[in-house]
Formats: sequence, C-alpha cells, structure tokens
Amino acid sequence: MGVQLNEVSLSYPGTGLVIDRLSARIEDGEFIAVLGASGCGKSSLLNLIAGLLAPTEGWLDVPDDGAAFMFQDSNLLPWLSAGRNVELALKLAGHPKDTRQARVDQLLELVQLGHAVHKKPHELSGGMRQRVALARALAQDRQVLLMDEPFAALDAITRDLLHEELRSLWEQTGKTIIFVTHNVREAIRLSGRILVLSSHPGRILETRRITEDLRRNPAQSAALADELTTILRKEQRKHERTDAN
Ligand SMILES: Nc1ncnc2c1ncn2[C@@H]1O[C@H](COP(=O)(O)OP(=O)(O)OP(=O)(O)O)[C@@H](O)[C@H]1O
Repeated sequence: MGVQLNEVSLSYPGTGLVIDRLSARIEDGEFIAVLGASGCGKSSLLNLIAGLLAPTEGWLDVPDDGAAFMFQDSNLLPWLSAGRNVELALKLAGHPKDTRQARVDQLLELVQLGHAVHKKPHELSGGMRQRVALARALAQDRQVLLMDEPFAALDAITRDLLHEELRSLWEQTGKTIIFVTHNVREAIRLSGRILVLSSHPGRILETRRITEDLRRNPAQSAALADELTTILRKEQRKHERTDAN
C-alpha cells in the first residue's frame, strides 16, 4: 500500500493555513518529488506523512509501520563511527545484536561506503555523511522513505553522483520515496512524478509524469525544467506581492 492524502489541511497557531485541502495518492514503490518554493509547506507535508504532525482537517493513510526520514543535515552522532551510527538505528528498530553487524556491512555496501565503517562523521565528506544518513534511514526497514532536501547542501558533482546512486538504490529496494526539493532539475532527474506545490497555502498546482524517455532526452528535460521554473517563479512573485501588501 502507498500513501493517501485526502483533503488534508494544516494550520499552525500564528502562521495560519499552511496546507490547504491537499489530496494525492502515492503508489507503493513510486518515486515522487514534491517541488515548491521556499516556505510553501513541503517539510510540513513530510511531517504529516511521518505522523509527527496531525492534520487540522482531512485524513491520511500511511502504512502501519510509518516512514523513515532523511534530512538535509545528516544528524549523525559525532562520537560514533559510521557503522555504529547505522547499528544504533538497527538496535532501535529491534534487530537482535548478533545479526546487526552483517546488516550494517550490507547497508554501508549499498551506499558505496563499505570501506568507511570505522570512520567518524568528522572524517567523512558531506556526501559520505549523507550516504551514512541514507544507510541509517534504510536500517529502519520502512517501506516509505521521506527525504527532505537531502542533497541541498552538497556540491554539484557529489549531488550528481548521489542522484545516480539513489535511483539505483530505489530500483534495488522498491521503496516508496517522497523526495522534497526546490531544485527543478533534481526533481526531473530523480522522480517518476512531480507534484508542484503552490505557496501560502500549499496546494497541488501541477502534476507531471517523468518518463525514462523524457529523462534521457536533454532537450525535453530542459524544456520541462524551464516550464516548471517559470511556474515556481510566478508563484513566488505572487507570494512576494501578497507579503508586500
Ligand atoms: N512549528 C511551526 N509553527 C508555526 N509556523 C510554522 C512551523 N513550522 C513551519 N511553519 C511555517 O509554515 C510555513 C511552511 O513551512 P515549511 O517548513 O513546511 O515549508 P518548506 O516548503 O519546507 O520551506 P523550505 O523550503 O524553506 O524548507 C512557513 O511559513 C513556516 O514559517
């Protein structure tokens, strides 16, 4: 089963309505990108799906075991090695001690970090730390993986590499991935479908399917990127005008 949102609204005290009657169905095994300008409610949406927030109105249907979360900051425990950081997640998920080391090795291999099991976070590059964070998220063994701008702080080359690795990891694991970004090219590169959110309050403005043919066609991808960027800019301007009044 995937994730279903039915007329979901969210208000914060003080801020007011942030998400307005948002409905979407995300299929099991789908890789979806949620694209929107800063402050449009993307993180709030992930928090709702993770069960960290409750909707003010409407309802959501999320798999019983919930969802794993990965953020822009790796949030690794600095005094633990990469392996121990992943092991801790396995321990919290209830994996017995005698099976944990083999699973740590497997997960770190999956994110191309088999060689870094003993390294502490400060000995790793930003990209490597995000790989450990990804392994830690996978250690939770949930079908749904929520990713909140996980590569936003990385340089372009590292990000590019991680895009490739994430796509291949998604193909291998069949996870349902909900990936939040404000980067249009990243959304096209990674996902099978893009939901574009409006700003203040967040509603679905556009839905676009991304086929493999489109992804492999630079001219078509660039045209779609231009189109989505124009939509986002227009949305941002509308919002800036509203704020100025
Ligand atoms: N706990 C909170 N209490 C009150 N207002 C909040 C809270 N969390 C977020 N907001 C407000 O809700 C709106 C949406 O925030 P959210 O972080 O979900 O957006 P976002 O699209 O993820 O932003 P960004 O791209 O900048 O991370 C913003 O105006 C923000 O200031």
